[in-house]
Amino acid sequence: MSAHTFGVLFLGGVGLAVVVWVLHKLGRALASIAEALAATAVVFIALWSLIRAFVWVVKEIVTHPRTSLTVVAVASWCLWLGWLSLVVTATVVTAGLLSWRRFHLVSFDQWAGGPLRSWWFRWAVYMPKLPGWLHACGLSVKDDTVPVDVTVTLVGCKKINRDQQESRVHVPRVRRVKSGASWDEVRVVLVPGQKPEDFDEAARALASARKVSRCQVREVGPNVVSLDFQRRDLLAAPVQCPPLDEGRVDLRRVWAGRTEYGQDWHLPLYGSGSHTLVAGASGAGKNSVMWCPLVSIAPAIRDGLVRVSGIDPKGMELAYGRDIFHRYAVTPADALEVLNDLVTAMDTRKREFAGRVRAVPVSTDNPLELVEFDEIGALTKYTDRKTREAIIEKVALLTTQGRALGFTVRGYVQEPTKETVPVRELFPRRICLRVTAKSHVGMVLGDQAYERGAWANRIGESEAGTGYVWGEGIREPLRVRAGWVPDETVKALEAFVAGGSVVSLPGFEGGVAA
Ligand SMILES: Nc1ncnc2c1ncn2[C@@H]1O[C@H](COP(=O)(O)OP(=O)(O)OP(=O)(O)O)[C@@H](O)[C@H]1O
Repeated sequence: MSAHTFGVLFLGGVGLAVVVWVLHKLGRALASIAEALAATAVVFIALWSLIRAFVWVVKEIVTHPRTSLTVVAVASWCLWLGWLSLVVTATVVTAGLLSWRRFHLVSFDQWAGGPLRSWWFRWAVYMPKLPGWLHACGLSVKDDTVPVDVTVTLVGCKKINRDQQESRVHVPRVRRVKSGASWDEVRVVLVPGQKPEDFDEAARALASARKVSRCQVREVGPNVVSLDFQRRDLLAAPVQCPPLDEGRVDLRRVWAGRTEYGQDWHLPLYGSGSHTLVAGASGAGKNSVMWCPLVSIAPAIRDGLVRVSGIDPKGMELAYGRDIFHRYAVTPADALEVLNDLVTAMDTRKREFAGRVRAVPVSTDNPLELVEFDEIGALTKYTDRKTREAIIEKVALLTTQGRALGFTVRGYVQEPTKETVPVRELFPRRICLRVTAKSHVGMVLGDQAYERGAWANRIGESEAGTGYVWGEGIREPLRVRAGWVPDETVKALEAFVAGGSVVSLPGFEGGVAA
């Protein structure tokens, strides 16, 4: 080997050693940087996960406080006191609740049963199943717009168009579930693009999905509706009319029966919305709608604060309590005479009070004149033209001018067509009992009433006194059942208002000194 070759090899070797040394140093530096980066990433991811977990826990506590607190309480109990004591305590509490339920169902349901049932239905039924039912009933909104998703990576931003993905479906969110004795009220928050009317149309489909007979929709806020599912029928059994007593009478809120929510149903006999038209086929229970409020205001009739006039073309029903009525008519001519008398009294009152008061206060000098017009169609359709027109005119005068002057007309009809009752629209309050045709529902309660759940033509013959009312603080038709007034109670009422006798009524042991 020449000296030149040796020199080249030596320098090459030295150069290679330097390169290896530099690479070694660089590798170690890079490894340190990578290690530092990995450690930072692990810390970052751990911190991020912790923050997300914390946010999730806070969100769950805020949105489901009862459930979260129960879980925390149970976990804490097991941790500190052991599961055995938890089981023993749970058994004792359950036994206590069952005894409470056994001895006082109403207070139990109000304070414990209702909240527990609501909680259970929320978690077991409505949270898991309602979104699917709503979607199946066409109550979801598809996200068909094309927004852009932006994904941030370490090396920059990457845009992904959503049309590459499956489009999203927005379903109304369950906000609250309140479970009553017979109804579940499920409040849902509408998604943008929906309106409460969409739910009205799907009410029947929702009822089928929930496997119940009825679903009603109420608008409780601009973007919140309550879907009310009827789990059982609280009006299946006859509603007892309360006994006659000396209790305070409020003529604007007279007890008339019960609602399908199990609450009291009141009717106004004086003031706004008091003129009432009750429609129902033969045997639908129109008379209980008439008699029950009269029983409720018995002391006011007896004391002369309410004067009842009866028009009874059949000459049977009202005749049974003849002495209750200040004026009474059977024939068309007599009916016209009674109506003439009432219109004259109204005109006198008008002259006396015009410009002094906006509504005549009820007193013994100016009592509420209540007209009970049974089978109104018999006289407004099936009588001679002259009498018919005169009767229609008088009824129209009383219904249009009587409210502030203390005159109220309540009419009862079997066939609610315009030809039978031409003054139908002048009665602001309508009650539709069992009718024979679906079309009658709309005639009484207005368009869309049937579609919204007023299925009066489906009321069974055994459910006399049951019907629908419209617009009593509820968006949808409300099912009610009038209190049942047996014949003895009518006779007792007659004796009570006629005065001077001690009446004894079913369900009222003490009797009332009349
Ligand atoms: N609220 C009620 N609860 C239970 N049963 C009732 C009620 N109202 C009426 N009934 C029953 O239905 C029957 C018919 O009632 P009602 O005489 O009031 O019918 P209606 O509508 O006046 O019929 P019509 O027009 O033929 O006189 C009653 O004899 C009674 O047995």
